Amino acid sequence: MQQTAKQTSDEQQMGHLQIVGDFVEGQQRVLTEGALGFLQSLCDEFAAEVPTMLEQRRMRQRQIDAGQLPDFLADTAEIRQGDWKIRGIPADLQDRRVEITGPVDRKMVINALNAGVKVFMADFEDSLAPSWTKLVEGHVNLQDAVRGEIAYTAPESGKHYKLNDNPAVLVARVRGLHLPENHVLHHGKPIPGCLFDFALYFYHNYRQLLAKGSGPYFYVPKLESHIEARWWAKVFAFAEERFCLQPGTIKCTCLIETLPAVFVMDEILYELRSNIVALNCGRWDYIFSYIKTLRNHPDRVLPDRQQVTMEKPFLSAYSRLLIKTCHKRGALAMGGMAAFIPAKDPEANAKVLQKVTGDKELEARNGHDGTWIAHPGLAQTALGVFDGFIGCGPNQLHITRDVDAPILASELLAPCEGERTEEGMRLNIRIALQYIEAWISGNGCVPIYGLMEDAATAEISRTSIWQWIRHEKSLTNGKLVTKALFRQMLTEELSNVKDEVGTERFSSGQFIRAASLLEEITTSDELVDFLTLPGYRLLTE
Ligand SMILES: CC(=O)SCCNC(=O)CCNC(=O)[C@H](O)C(C)(C)COP(=O)(O)OP(=O)(O)OC[C@H]1O[C@@H](n2cnc3c(N)ncnc32)[C@H](O)[C@@H]1OP(=O)(O)O
Ligand SMILES: O=CC(=O)O
Ligand SMILES: [Mg+2]
Repeated sequence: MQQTAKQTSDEQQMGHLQIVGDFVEGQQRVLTEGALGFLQSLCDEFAAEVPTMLEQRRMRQRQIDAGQLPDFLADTAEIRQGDWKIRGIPADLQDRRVEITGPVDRKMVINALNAGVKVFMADFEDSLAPSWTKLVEGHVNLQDAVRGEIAYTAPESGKHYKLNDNPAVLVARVRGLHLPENHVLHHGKPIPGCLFDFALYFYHNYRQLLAKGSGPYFYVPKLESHIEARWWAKVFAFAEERFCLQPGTIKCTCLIETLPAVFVMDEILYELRSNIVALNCGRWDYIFSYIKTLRNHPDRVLPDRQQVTMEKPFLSAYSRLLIKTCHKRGALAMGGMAAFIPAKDPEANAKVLQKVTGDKELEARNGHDGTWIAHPGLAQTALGVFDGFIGCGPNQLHITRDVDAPILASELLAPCEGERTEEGMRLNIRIALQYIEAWISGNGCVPIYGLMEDAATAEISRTSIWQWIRHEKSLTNGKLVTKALFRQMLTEELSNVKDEVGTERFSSGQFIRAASLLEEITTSDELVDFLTLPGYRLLTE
């Protein structure tokens, strides 16, 4: 269904912007004339640069495919050597020792804000399958949350949810540059999804946020270069100027979760120095990006996913360099997500908490200023660890890691030791299959075998197999990984998944479609950039 007559006339006033999504309850509160006018000016100014930046990514990738390895850039050495700092960190972002993350569903938003942690990262990205309905509802939910007016009654239990005193500080994560928003057209073409997310959250909430001593805060994901950071700096400056705000009112945290970005962390901080407050180790996308970027390098093939832990040299170098770089510039260095989620069985849960403790201790000891949790049941564990390191001071900015020898490109790119097993390959297939099924059905974050799975973790599972096929790797039992072996295992694992989820869930779900997408992207000769791109076609058709 297209928009109503009233909305169509609004569209015409918006000039080149057209909404083609179905009507969503509550949309009149977020798709307002003012918000769409702002979105249109952002698109007028900035949308045309996005395809150019994406093409620059492809050009860099062609060089790496041809044998060149990523490295620190010669022409930005002055920025790395210069003595400069970011503009500053607002009071309510000084202490970010534990941040909970989660998609923007109404109940989750309330539970996350009430989780007793410092920050809630409201996610339009890795954990959200961006259907039009979820996006629009997500913006309505955040609007209510910012105003302290969010409430929810669960239809199945009648349980009522409302905000406690002292909710977490809200930070919205927008989509990556690669994802279009097909339901809003600019000159007839889908707009960049990130501009939609940014415009709506900013426009509807900046006044209320500033009035209560907070601000419009964003997480920016999946950057691959400082040129992309420069683009965001221009977007932020444009928004600040348009609404007569002091430069630097908008604050962002950039995820360093691609291999190219780790080589330009100083440059990203520099480009965004008015607006940036932190970098974050988005480890799952980073591992995915290591596979993707080094796809053509047979000496950099990763082992089973479970073996690629933060202790591995290439990931340890990444965490330590991020901390050193941030703290030198006065920015916070956020840690990442342990994918373990609480188990119902107390004995199993004790093991989960032990693993999470180990993971958080490593981050805190390295000098991170805070970390992420995927579930409220992990809040006390993560807080306990970071309280032990940070105490009553707000962060660990004083840890400069000056004792470290310079961290070299070779350490960031170090091959990762470990085994490739048949069990690991089959597990990758079952995870990718179930995750894709959830995603194309509109659910971007699901528990699978005791772990949180989202777009980033699932990417690792499916690209690992692609990489093993591409480089003709053998499993520990001697089997050569080929397209034929993968297809055979996919058929078998599809049947195993059917047994696990039950016939009813299997036949009402989209497992066959998911299997066919997984087959297509795993056996294609060219590595598909993001599973969410073909996934988005299925989600929105
Ligand atoms: C790589 C990255 O990008 S990481 C960042 C993106 N990923 C995320 O944000 C993960 C978010 N986490 C989640 O979505 C969920 O925790 C899942 C899917 C992993 C597990 O979900 P479930 O199995 O439903 O969790 P479970 O049944 O244990 O939930 C118990 C309660 O905790 C709540 N809860 C669970 N996770 C969260 C969360 N992240 N935020 C807020 N509340 C949460 C549930 O809503 C539920 O509330 P209720 O008791 O009032 O009904
Ligand atoms: O976004 C976080 C990640 O680990 O990926
Ligand atoms: Mg990510």
